[in-house]
Amino acid sequence: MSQNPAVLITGASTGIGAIYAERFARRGHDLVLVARDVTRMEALAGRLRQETGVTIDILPADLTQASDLAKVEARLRDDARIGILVNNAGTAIGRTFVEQSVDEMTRLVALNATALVRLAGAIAPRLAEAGEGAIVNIGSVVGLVPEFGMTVYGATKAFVLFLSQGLAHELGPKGVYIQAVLPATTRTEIWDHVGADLDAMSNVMEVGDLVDAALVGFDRRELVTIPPLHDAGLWDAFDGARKAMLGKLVNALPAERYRRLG
Ligand SMILES: NC(=O)C1=CN([C@@H]2O[C@H](COP(=O)(O)OP(=O)(O)OC[C@H]3O[C@@H](n4cnc5c(N)ncnc54)[C@H](OP(=O)(O)O)[C@@H]3O)[C@@H](O)[C@H]2O)C=CC1
Ligand SMILES: N[C@@H](C=O)C(=O)O
Repeated sequence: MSQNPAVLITGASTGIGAIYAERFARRGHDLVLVARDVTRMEALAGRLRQETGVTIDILPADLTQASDLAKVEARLRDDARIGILVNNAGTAIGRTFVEQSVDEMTRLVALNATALVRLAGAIAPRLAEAGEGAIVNIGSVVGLVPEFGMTVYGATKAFVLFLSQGLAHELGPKGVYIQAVLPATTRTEIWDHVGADLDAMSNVMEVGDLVDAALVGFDRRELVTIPPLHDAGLWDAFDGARKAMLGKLVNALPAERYRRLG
């Protein structure tokens, strides 16, 4: 793999993915852009080719559709120039759990979780074999906070965090870098899909700031990058509490508190 491997970015037509494309192009990486809106990707690619001189391919795909997903998996499996996957495509739905339809939830899980794990699964064996490369998974702080009330969306993002931690455990020793990026509210079109008014919200991060911070974490080879969390010690304490349970979770006998009296 070259010093500057090509980067495949999903959800690259707008928002966080489009800024990742811009930043990696400026670092000299060739790109493969994946999303549904070809017109937008052509416009972005045209501008970035002109400004940076990198090679950019466009791979149109609806990642909730089996045949499109298979096309992207094949590209990740077969194109040895691709050394970095940015698993960014995702969406959100508004309203409460009982107001959401089963079809909406199914599509959300298909995009945010199923497509993400399948794409990671397509590239991971090749990266592990090469002993290098990176997979960046875009999660969300919502995956840490059931109290936000975005239950299915948050569950997909908790999945992304766990998957990233598990992949780091398995693939890190083989030389593959895994990063989970957990943004909070960031100024992109996702909020239109949720039906929320960003202008009525506070503490909204600009998308360029989010991606630049995520790339600082990437360059440091950080496993979990939470750009909006100012006190890094809070994450360390949270993860430390989890690690304190290791070695205490598996026992033959139920805990004392679950034993019936008499
Ligand atoms: N913005 C925020 O506040 C936060 C965002 N995130 C996460 O960041 C990631 C990017 O979101 P963001 O940039 O904000 O959202 P946007 O809605 O701005 O962009 C989403 C991207 O995903 C693509 N996409 C959507 N559906 C599909 C599909 N079925 N198949 C292929 N591509 C698809 C869209 O392209 P197209 O329509 O052309 O297919 C677009 O490029 C998501 O995973 C999101 O959950 C996490 C926390 C906060
Ligand atoms: N994308 C946002 C929710 O819609 C978030 O993760 O904060």
